[in-house]
Amino acid sequence: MFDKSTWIRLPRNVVVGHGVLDDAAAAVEELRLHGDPLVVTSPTPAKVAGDRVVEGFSDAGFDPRVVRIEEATFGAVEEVIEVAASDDVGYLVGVGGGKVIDVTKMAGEDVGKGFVSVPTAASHDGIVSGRASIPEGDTRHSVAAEPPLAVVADTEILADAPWELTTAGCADIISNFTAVRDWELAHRLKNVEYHEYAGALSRMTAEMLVENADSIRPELEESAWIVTKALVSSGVAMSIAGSSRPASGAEHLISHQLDRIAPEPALHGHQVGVASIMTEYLHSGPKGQWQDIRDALASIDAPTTAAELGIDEEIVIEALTTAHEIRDRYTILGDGMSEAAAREAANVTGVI
Ligand SMILES: NC(=O)C1=CN([C@@H]2O[C@H](COP(=O)(O)OP(=O)(O)OC[C@H]3O[C@@H](n4cnc5c(N)ncnc54)[C@H](O)[C@@H]3O)[C@@H](O)[C@H]2O)C=CC1
Ligand SMILES: O=C(CO)COP(=O)(O)O
Ligand SMILES: [Zn+2]
Repeated sequence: MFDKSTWIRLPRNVVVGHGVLDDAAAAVEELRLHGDPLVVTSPTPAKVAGDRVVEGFSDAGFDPRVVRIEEATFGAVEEVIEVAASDDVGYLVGVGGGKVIDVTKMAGEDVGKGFVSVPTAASHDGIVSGRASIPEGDTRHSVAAEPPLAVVADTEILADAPWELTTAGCADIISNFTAVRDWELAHRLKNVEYHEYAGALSRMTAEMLVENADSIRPELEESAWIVTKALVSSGVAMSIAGSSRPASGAEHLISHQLDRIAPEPALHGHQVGVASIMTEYLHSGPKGQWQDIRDALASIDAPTTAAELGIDEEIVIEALTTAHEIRDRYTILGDGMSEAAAREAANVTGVI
């Protein structure tokens, strides 16, 4: 009768606002989960929020366990799984940046237990998504994982985080413009399934962020609020699509490649932003909208050049010519750029 079906998994409670960190236990209690929480965090996020979250759960009568990780690796995922598999652990709580949240998501998926997302930085749109992205050797896995049961995003903490983490989140959202373009292209050329609604939501999220760029300023809590709303909305688009496609195209492949080959990679959001200037150029040519992407990034203090990323120009060229190998995801990069074309794109757009 029906030749298509869909299963959309979204968070039940999304709590955003000033001081909501202290509501983490309440937001979880409402979900009627069994067992105690396993709080996964890393050194700085533990200080700014993790310890307080643990205390909040203890005060609410739970017996939280804690794992502190240093890196987003499969080794870290294994470390978390080992504790999470214990019968008394009912669910996981990831407190930190994108890497901690991805590790928690992936471990939760493995042991079949839900997880709660408590971001300490508005630096990426994985805070809500049902995807986890972890590097392994020469490749990077973006796998379907448990989307958070709840999200607790305290704008006081997010506004207090280093400003560049917030501008990275903005740039991750601005890159949705090219991600959706790549998705549409893959649909037309390779018949990749395209979800109109997820594509429209992702694009609209980027448009709203750019429209509000004037209100995104350091130490302004309203900025954290605007950016977090956008990150939630972009994560929901990924959950609806059941793929990171609405928010991750060629610009993400280039950034993932930079993570592998640059001696000191920049923040995820900053890299995808700069890459997005070049992939927009590839989509629409020298007179296309790449300048709009660059201006939008510049207006929120995000980097627009290789120098501002602190990455050598030759590394950028290598990333452009090899990014298509990262993953089986068709984008504007096709089966690879020639070195001459990569130099042209990076030069015309002023990235190098
Ligand atoms: N699963 C998904 O859908 C998505 C996943 N990602 C992934 O997320 C990762 C990037 O996340 P990021 O947050 O940029 O990197 P990250 O998790 O490495 O955090 C960057 C740094 O900021 C620190 N930090 C976090 N909160 C802080 C605070 N309040 N004060 C001071 N320092 C703080 C962290 O400890 C870390 O040193 C990448 O691995 C990327 O692939 C990004 C977007 C979507
Ligand atoms: O970063 C993402 C969206 O902003 C998703 O990344 P992946 O495509 O690696 O899952
Ligand atoms: Zn991203």
